[in-house]
Amino acid sequence: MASEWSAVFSPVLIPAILIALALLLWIVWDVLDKRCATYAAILQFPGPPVWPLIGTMYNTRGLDAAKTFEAFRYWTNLYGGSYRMWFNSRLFGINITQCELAEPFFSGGRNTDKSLLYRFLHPFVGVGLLNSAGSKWLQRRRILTPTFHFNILNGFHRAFCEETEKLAARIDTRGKGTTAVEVDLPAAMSQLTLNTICETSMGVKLDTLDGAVEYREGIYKAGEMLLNRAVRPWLYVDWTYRLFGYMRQFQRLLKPLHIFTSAIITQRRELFAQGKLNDLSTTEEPIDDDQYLYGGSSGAKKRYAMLDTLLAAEMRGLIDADGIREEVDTFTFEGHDTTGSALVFIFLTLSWEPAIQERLYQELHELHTERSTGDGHLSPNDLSSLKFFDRVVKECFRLWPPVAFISRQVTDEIVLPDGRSIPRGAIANLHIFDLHRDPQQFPDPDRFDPDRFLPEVAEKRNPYAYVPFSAGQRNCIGQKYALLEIKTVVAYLVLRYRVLPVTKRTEIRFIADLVLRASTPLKVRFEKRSVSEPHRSTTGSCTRSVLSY
Ligand code: HEM
Repeated sequence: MASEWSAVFSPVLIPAILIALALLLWIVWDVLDKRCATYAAILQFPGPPVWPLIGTMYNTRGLDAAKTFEAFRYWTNLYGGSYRMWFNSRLFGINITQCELAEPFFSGGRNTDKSLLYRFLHPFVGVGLLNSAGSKWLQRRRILTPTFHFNILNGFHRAFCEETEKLAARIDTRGKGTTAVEVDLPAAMSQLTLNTICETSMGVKLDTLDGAVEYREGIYKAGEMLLNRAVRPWLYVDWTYRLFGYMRQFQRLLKPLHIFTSAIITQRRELFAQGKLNDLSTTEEPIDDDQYLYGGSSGAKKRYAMLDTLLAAEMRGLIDADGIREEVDTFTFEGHDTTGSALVFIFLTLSWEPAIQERLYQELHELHTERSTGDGHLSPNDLSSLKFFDRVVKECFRLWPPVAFISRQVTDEIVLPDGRSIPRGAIANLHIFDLHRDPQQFPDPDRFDPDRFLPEVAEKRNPYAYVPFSAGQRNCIGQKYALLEIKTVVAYLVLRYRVLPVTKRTEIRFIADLVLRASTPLKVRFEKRSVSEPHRSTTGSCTRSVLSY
């Protein structure tokens, strides 16, 4: 008898029964779950078949970052645009790749909250301007908006010039002034933009701080870990993420990044406490160039920085030390990686499009020649007056949007003109990379054609067909900063060098990440233009020493 019982309750049978029961419960739950209205609504959109228990999540299983990027593009083509995803009634979404569906997220004040995917960023950048919602977001946006006033941005122009000069000096040293120099663009551009964001927004020079290299490398690894989590829904809840050991790994990775940003705050806070800095963002009067400079403790000049505004707000009780940390982490990341990615793809594009590059060179050169009778430099106003330059930059942003993907939580049901609805609770993933390639809005979308941005052509398009900086309330606060920096760097280097191709467009394998990156090398060669070619310094006072050739 005893042996019969032990056969029944064998160590194999009991777990098998438990597993079968769990499976049964899961199936019942799945069937009941799919009776909700949201499921019916989501089925109105095309998409991969929804399997029992796992929904559509089998699609991204085991994919690395490059394959994930390719898979999303493949589904966009397969389903002719936007498509659904389903895990259960708490986790479902629409991947949006057409402006008609994207419009409700960009216009008006509804559905502006970021989706749960941004929660994964909390250990990294906290709940600052990028991640927060409601009154907290509004208050931070009010504090920070004045720091992007054009008066203040123009003062940053010098820092952009100086960093570009340093890059050019490194290229010249390597090429000994004669040979074309191969440059690894992501490394060169992210070094430049991290230096500028630290100097302009944080008021510290990176060469006075340790940890810049570790910071940049840490950001890449953090991006990988975030993607891994985003494509594995069972890791969405913190306890499973912790259980599999990822949380600790992530926090270990972030530690040096936070040490780096803390060092920035400490350095600036000391100067602020000594009364050596002012908050210029509250100044109503036009600010002249010298006002950006303050006498530091060593007698060295120090520039106005966005961090000063935060420190001043802290004194008025509008933000605390943790809040300052959140914004410094947000801006250090968001303000350098995005512009770095933009510069990488602009230079690559110029290398693939020699005729466009030549026309751009001529436009820059003509204005430069005109200006050389005065103080000889292209001011921020000059840079923004160049029409072809502007169209080239816009077309690069269209094809290679530095932020290729953003995501929103649907807090109010959206009824579309065709009668379908995006239900409340859905995650709306806005794939800017694909939005910008919608053939209805951009015929022959893969062709590089700056004339798509001629005013008479652009005005015929849906205003939300082109959104590299997002749009509406939650648009990019750093847009003007980014454009000034990008144009300063590109103008300087195009006047100085011919950009020659190394990486072919067809070789690039993009990866799904926080900003547009590739798993393949991204390189060009910079060949110094000959002295007989018409060219002088592009940026005047701040570049004369290096470019007087
Ligand atoms: C070419 C460069 C840049 C591009 C393409 C870009 C793009 C974007 C996009 C698409 C968003 C919306 C994000 C979302 O909804 O999740 C955004 C938001 C934001 N960007 Fe940028 N950005 C760039 C440069 C910068 C710079 C230079 C800064 C700071 C100096 C910056 C700071 C921010 C911040 C703080 C937000 C959140 C704004 C809010 O929600 O109120 N960005 N950016």
